[in-house]
Amino acid sequence: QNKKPFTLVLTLDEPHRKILLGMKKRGFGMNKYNGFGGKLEPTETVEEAAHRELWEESTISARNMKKVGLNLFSFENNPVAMEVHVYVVTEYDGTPTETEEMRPEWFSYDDIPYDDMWTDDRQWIPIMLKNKKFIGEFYFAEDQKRIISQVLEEVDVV
Ligand SMILES: CN1CCN(c2cc(NC3CC3)nc(N)n2)CC1
Repeated sequence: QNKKPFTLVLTLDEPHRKILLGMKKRGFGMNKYNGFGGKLEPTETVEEAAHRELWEESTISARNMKKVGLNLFSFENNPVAMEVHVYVVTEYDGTPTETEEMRPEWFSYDDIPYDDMWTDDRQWIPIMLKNKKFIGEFYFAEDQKRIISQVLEEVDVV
């Protein structure tokens, strides 16, 4: 119950089967590829925060935003869990551009760089790419690499 909400946006080019990831240049998750996202401002809905973070980190403006999953991350020896709300975008304005935070790069669905991403991603991204919704709980070791235990289920409603 001691949870902090975050957003995570994956942008898909479905006709070409490509996913837009960003190389994180600083802060939490630095030197990993990930979707775009961040914390919520007090006045924002989760979806508004997701839209803003995508724009701030990649300079693209989402025209659609579909809620596809929820991941709850907890860590050994850390009382605060992360509640990450996952969205998919398929329509947007602008061009993905490098920012101080992120270097955007398109990857084929078949060449996702999981070894340079958070360990959980290889579990739930394939579910997302099957156009299914999911709820995941991942209990990480202190090294933030090893997953001690997890529950991951496909759901009809997130
Ligand atoms: C603002 N960010 C958005 C992304 N996020 C995470 C976390 C994560 N695993 C958790 C062990 C850290 N895995 C992905 N793919 N994203 C953390 C908070």
